[in-house]
Amino acid sequence: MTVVADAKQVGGTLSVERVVKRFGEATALGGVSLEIKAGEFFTLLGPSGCGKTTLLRIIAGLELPDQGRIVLLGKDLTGLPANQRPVNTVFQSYALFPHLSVYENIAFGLRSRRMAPAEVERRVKYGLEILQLEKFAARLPHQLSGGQKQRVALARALVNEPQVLLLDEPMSALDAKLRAEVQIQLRRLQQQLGLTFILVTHDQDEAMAVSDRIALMRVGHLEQSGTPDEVYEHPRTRFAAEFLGAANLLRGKRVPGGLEVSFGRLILPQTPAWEEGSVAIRPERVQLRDTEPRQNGLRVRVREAVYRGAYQEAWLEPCDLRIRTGPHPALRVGQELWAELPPQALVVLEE
Ligand SMILES: Nc1ncnc2c1ncn2[C@@H]1O[C@H](COP(=O)(O)OP(=O)(O)OP(=O)(O)O)[C@@H](O)[C@H]1O
Repeated sequence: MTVVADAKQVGGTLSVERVVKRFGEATALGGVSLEIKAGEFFTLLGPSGCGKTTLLRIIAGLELPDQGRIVLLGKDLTGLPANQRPVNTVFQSYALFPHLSVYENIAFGLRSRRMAPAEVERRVKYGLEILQLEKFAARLPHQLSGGQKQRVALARALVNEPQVLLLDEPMSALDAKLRAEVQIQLRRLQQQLGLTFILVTHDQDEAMAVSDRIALMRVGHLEQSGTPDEVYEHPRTRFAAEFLGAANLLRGKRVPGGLEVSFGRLILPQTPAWEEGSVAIRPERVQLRDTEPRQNGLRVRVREAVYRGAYQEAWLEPCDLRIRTGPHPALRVGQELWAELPPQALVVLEE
């Protein structure tokens, strides 16, 4: 299956053109096309095994596609070895040399390219500065925290002055709090440098936090692409709705002006193309009311309520409707009230 992400955007920095990759019987990529613009923070997001790492490795030149091309600024890179591409990769493991100092780790690749010593020094100093590593220059990798090691790996890639930086799950070894900090730093760094970053992750929160655009992948093809709010607010399929956050799915039959569901009739923002299908609504878009709303109201009873500090999460009967609301007033199990499903918050999914 071939899906072209943002087909209007011809002439972008990096084009992935109908890339197919098989490993024996298994098809890792079934004809993926996408356009990544210059200076964009682009994320390949998807569950384990969907092919995102394989696509990143093909862009890096670490793997050859069976079919298709990788084109950067009009130049076909497909046959070029990895070390001749203006592309650098930061791996999940960081792959630092344990016996070399931070300074020497960053300098290593430049020296092996026989760069003039003065230029090596200039670039390493730049790398240390941009990632705020100056005071760690003499340390060995085991004397660094996970976040600091990750910054060394980034500096080492950036001193090669790549046009495109590839990031393969670079934050997966960090704990949740540090990961959130590093995401912000990474985003800031990308904006400061104006480079194209391509990130691989299975973490949708991470993808949302850092990306200009996200390509959601599913078993070797592109499911949907767009800005974080486009894909979150307007998922096209059930898979996209569920992968990009919590979603309530309601199934029903199309009727004039809306959808017939188990608890009544819902007004929809658009007429579905199908006779029978599903709509999605995010938990935070369901509104709780004391009185019956004018439209799309449902009498509900709180089955379970969880206080999470900044918000409350609750599951309502009937249809196990999941909601997210402010922390006050506290919801009580058994409490009866009204839920409103505003038409503009309902997303008609493709079948
Ligand atoms: N060298 C290989 N030999 C055989 N099969 C492979 C190889 N590399 C990847 N695959 C298969 O290709 C498919 C895609 O793998 P890939 O690593 O690209 O997925 P992924 O989305 O990056 O997953 P993860 O998040 O787990 O790394 C998987 O089914 C995987 O088992």
